[in-house]
Amino acid sequence: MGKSQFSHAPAESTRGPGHAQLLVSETFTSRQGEGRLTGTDSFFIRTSGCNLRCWFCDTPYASWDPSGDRQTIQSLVEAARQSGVAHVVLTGGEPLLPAAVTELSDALMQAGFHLTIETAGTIDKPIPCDLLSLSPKLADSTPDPQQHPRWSRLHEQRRMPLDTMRNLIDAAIGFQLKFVVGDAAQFGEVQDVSRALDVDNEDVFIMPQGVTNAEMDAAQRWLRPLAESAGYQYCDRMQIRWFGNRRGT
Ligand SMILES: C[S@@+](CC[C@H](N)C(=O)[O-])C[C@H]1O[C@@H](n2cnc3c(N)ncnc32)[C@H](O)[C@@H]1O
Ligand SMILES: Nc1nc2[nH]cc(C(=O)O)c2c(=O)[nH]1
Ligand code: SF4
Ligand SMILES: [Mg+2]
Repeated sequence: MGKSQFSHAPAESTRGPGHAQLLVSETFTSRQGEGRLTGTDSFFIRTSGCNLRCWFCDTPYASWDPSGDRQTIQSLVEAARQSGVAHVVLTGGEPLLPAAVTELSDALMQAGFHLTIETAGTIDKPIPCDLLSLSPKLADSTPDPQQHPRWSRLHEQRRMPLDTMRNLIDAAIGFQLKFVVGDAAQFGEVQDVSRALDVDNEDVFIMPQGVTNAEMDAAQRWLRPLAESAGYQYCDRMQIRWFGNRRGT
C-alpha cells in the first residue's frame, strides 16, 4: 500500500483533471434571489475564504470565520448535474480566490451549465462565465479600524481595483454590477465607479444592505426611487423574502 494513502492530500492537488480541490462551505439548490436572473432555479457552490472583510457580510462562515470541506471539481460538477437545474452560481466567500477556480469554471461551462460568478472583483483572474455578477465594495463596507486594524487596512487597500474589474468584465460573456447600498450618501461613489468602469446604467443594480424584510421594506421607500431616478435597476434580495436569512437558501 502506497505511503500517499496516509499523507494529507494537498489543498489543491495536481493529480489530474477534476481532482483539484477547493474549500467549500456549502452547496445547495435554490432560486437566484438577486440581479438580472432573479427567480432562476440554480445550483449554488459557495467557496470558503475571502480576501476582504465587509463589516456587513451575510456569510461570515465563508469570510470572517471560513469553514467547510475540501471538495473535488469532479464531485462539484457531479453534484450540479444531480441537482437537475441548468444554472450554476459560483459564490463565496470570494470564489476567485482558490487556485482551482479556473478549472472548476471551465469544467462547469464544458458540462453545459449556465455559469454565474458572484464576486467582489478584486482578483485579476479573468475567467470565462456567462454572467459576471460583480459587486464592488464601497467605502462604507470597510470594517471598523479600532476593532479590526489589520483587516480594515487590507480591505481598504484591496476593495476597488478598477483595472482588475474592467479585465473581469471584458473576459465575461455578460455582466452586471451589483452595488450594496445602506445610505443615500453612498450614491455618489456608485455613480463614480459606474462611470469609471464605463458601463451602461441598465447593467447596474442597486441592492439594499440588509438581511431582514424590514430592512428591505425600508429601502424600498428611499433607495428604489433614488436608484430609478438615476436610471439604474433596483433589486430586492428575494431569497430573504422567500426563505428568510437562512443558510443553504
Ligand atoms: C456573500 S457575497 C459572496 C461573493 C463576493 N465575495 C461578493 O461580495 O460579491 C454574495 C453577495 O452578497 C452581497 N452581500 C453580502 N452581505 C450583504 C448584506 N449584508 N446586504 C446586502 N448584500 C450583501 C454581496 O455584495 C454579494 O453581492
Ligand atoms: N437564493 C440566493 N440567491 C443568491 N444570489 C447571490 C447569492 C450569494 O450569496 O452570492 C445568493 C444566495 O445565497 N441565495
Ligand atoms: S467580499 Fe463578499 S464574502 Fe467577502 S466579506 Fe465582503 S460580502 Fe463577504
Ligand atoms: Mg447570499
